[in-house]
Amino acid sequence: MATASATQAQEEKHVQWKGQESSEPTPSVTPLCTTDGELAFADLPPFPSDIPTAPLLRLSLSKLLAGSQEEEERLWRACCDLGFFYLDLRDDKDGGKGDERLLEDAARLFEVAKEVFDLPVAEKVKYDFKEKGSYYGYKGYGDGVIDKEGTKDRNEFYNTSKDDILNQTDPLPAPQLLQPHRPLFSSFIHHSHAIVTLVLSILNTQLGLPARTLQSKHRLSAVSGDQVRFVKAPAQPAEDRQTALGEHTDFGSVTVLFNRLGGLQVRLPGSGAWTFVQPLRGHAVVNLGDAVAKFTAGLLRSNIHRVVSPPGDQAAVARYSLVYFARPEDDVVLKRLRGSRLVDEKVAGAGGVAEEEEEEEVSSKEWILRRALGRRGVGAWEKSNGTEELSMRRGGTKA
Ligand SMILES: O=C(O)CCC(=O)C(=O)O
Ligand SMILES: [Fe+2]
Repeated sequence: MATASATQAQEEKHVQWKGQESSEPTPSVTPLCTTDGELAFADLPPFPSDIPTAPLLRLSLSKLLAGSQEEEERLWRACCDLGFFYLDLRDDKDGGKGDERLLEDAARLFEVAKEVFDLPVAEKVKYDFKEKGSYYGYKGYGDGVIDKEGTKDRNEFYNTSKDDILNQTDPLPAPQLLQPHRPLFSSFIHHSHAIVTLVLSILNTQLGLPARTLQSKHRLSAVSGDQVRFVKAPAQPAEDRQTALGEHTDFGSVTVLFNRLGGLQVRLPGSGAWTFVQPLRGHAVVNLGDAVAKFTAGLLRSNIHRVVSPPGDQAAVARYSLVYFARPEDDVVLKRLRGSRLVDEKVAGAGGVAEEEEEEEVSSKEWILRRALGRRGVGAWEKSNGTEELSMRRGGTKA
């Protein structure tokens, strides 16, 4: 079995492809092969070692915090090519600091999520605010749709607003058991948001935007659609396994995702093939959403992904995940940003001014509501689409 460094070398080999702009075929992918290594989750059935996995770059938070230029360039490459990467949050063996506190908070929140989902359905549905036009709170099993035919999803969500936890808006009703955990949510939000700000600051520099352009649209203290999501996808019967969460791009800017079981799949640029993302202990999966794709005319990638039944023996257990979604502040208009030569070149290459003039003026708040509620059967499916078209133009195959 591969050691961590051998794994890294192998993973580097996976990403020798030049990305979706070229006509090169997608490389063959091989598993990370960490099933019995330090990156596996020993208390869960193993991720199969014989299925292809998506070639996410594995970045180190401690190196990014130390200002490693090489690591920043890898982050840039990951954000342009796939829009997904692993972020190793552990402290380095040679003394560099990651964010172990975030890992501890995430572990505790996984336990809280289980308690929430264990509540009786009659209690949970009290916190479904769909009819009030809010996507916070509870979404029941099968209460979302995964395609335009209206196929029901196979998971439950519980969404907690960042502004509620930070006392920046009126609190929403919530299950009593969550009350004592508000400090834990607050800590998780602060630490996740710090990752988001770091990613945005590196992208801001790489894009050559005026100082703090991206960061100033994602202030923790400003009201936004930022939220913590608990997800539960119960095990499905072997004879009837369907997609649990339909294909989508994330609505916002940067997503910090904690997974323990497989099931997440990304569509690989180039072939468009659905490929599993193997969860790695000590790591978050970070991905970009529609807002940054729009800000950069698709230079940064908001990649299509979905959740299916976990692979192999993992399919027998319930799958929980924990997500922090960072989105632009409510009144930010989601259109391409000025001041980056790279973005200007991208627009020029894609047909120039004409295309840009067709860009719709939509605020972050409106965009997220439209997308989130459209997938709940409120509002039109077509209107709930994100930047999938842009993502497909940049590499995937048309569905
Ligand atoms: O559960 C996961 O792994 C991913 C969830 C996801 O993509 C989402 O909630 O947007
Ligand atoms: Fe997602």
